[in-house]
Amino acid sequence: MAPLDDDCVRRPYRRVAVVILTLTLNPSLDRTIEIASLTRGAVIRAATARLDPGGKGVNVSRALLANSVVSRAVVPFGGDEGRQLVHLLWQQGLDMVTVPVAGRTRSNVTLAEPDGTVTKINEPGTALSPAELDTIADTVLAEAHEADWVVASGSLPPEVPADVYARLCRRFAGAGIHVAVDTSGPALASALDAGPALVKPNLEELAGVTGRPILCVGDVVEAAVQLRAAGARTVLASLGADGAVLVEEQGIWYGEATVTEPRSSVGAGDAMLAGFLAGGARGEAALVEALAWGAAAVRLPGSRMPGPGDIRRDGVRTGRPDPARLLTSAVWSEAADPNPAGPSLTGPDHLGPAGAGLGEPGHHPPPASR
Ligand SMILES: Nc1ncnc2c1ncn2[C@@H]1O[C@H](COP(=O)(O)OP(=O)(O)OP(=O)(O)O)[C@@H](O)[C@H]1O
Ligand SMILES: O=P(O)(O)OC[C@@]1(O)O[C@H](CO)[C@@H](O)[C@@H]1O
Repeated sequence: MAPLDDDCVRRPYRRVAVVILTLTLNPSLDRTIEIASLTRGAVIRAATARLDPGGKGVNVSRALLANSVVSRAVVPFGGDEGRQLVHLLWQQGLDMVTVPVAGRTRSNVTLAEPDGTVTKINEPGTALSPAELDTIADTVLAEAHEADWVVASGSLPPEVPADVYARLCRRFAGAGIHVAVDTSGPALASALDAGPALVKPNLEELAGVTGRPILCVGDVVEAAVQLRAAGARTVLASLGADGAVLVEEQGIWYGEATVTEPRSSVGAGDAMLAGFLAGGARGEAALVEALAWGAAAVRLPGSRMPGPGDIRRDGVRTGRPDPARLLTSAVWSEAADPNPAGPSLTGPDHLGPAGAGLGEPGHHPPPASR
C-alpha cells in the first residue's frame, strides 16, 4: 500500500520552469455530498458522494500536478484519516513529504446543491505540538532551498501560533524564495507584516483583515491597496462568481470567467492560485491563467482539480477595473482582529530545531517515478 512504510528517498527536482513547494498545516479528507436541496433538520438522501484529498496547499499541488507543473507538498498527517489522505495523494501521483503527527487529520464535509450552492463544514483540526510544528518547519526549510515559491495555505490547527506564516516569510526573505500566503484572520494579518510576495484573500478574508465592507470592485481595489501598504507585494483577490482583482506594482487588473453550470466551488481559489503561479505570477497574462483554472475547478465536482482538458482560456475577460461595479456576493462588514500576531511558541524569527521522537518526515516520489 501507500508509501508510509517506504524508505525516505530524497530526489532532486526536475528543473523545468518554476518549482513550487506547498505547505498545508491543516490538511483534510474532503467528503462532497451532492443533494437536491438543503433542509435543516431533515433526513436528506444524497445523490452522489465523493472523497478527495484536501487542504488548500494540497489542492494547489494537485492542480499543478494536473498541469505538469513541478511541485512538492509538505503534508502533516495523523490517525486513520491521515493515512487515507496520504494514500489518496500517493494514488494521484503527488510528490510530497509527509510528516507524521500525533493528532488525527480532520475530515471536512461539503453539501453541494444543483444550483452551485455549497455548504461547507470544516473541522478545526487537531493541535500540533511545538515539537511537531518545528519538525514541519524544518522540513519546509530543507525542501525550500530548491524552490522558487513556497505556498503557505489554509487555516492553522488549534494551538499553532498565528505568526507561523509570518516567520516563514521572514526566513525566506533575501534567499530569492517567494512566499505566497492564502489564509485568513490573525494568520493573514500577521503574515502581511512580514512582506509576503503574494497574498490571495477571498472576499470574506479581504473584509476581515481590512475591517471594511466590500460591496463593489472599487472597495476590493482599495482593500487590496491597503494590504500592499501593509506589506504584501502582490494581492490577488478572488471574488467568487464575480471574478478577481490583481493589484501589483505594475498595475491593477480586473477579470472574470463565466461558468454557466457551476458544480462545486470548493478548491476554486486553490486552482486559481496554482494557475496564477504557473502563469508567471505577474500581470494580466497570469491573471488570465488564474481565472481560467479557477473557473475550470468550479465546473468540476468536489474539489477535483482541473487539467489541461478542463481549462478554457477563451472564456476569460480581463481589463481595467470598473470601481462602481457592484459585487453579487458583497460582504458588508467584518471587524479585523486588533491583535493579530498571537503568542509565539518557538521564538520570533526562529523556526526551531527538529522535534524529537515524532517520526521522520517521509518523502514519497509519485508512483510513476518509482
Ligand atoms: N460561480 C463561479 N463562477 C465563475 N467563476 C468562479 C465561481 N466561483 C469561483 N470562481 C472562480 O474561482 C476563483 C476563486 O473562487 P473563490 O473566491 O470562491 O475562492 P476561495 O474562497 O478561495 O475558494 P476555496 O477556499 O474553496 O478554494 C474566483 O476568483 C473565480 O475566478
Ligand atoms: O479550513 P481551511 O484550511 O480554511 O480550508 C480547508 C478547505 O476548505 O480548503 C480547501 C478548499 O480550498 C478544501 O480542500 C478544504 O476542506
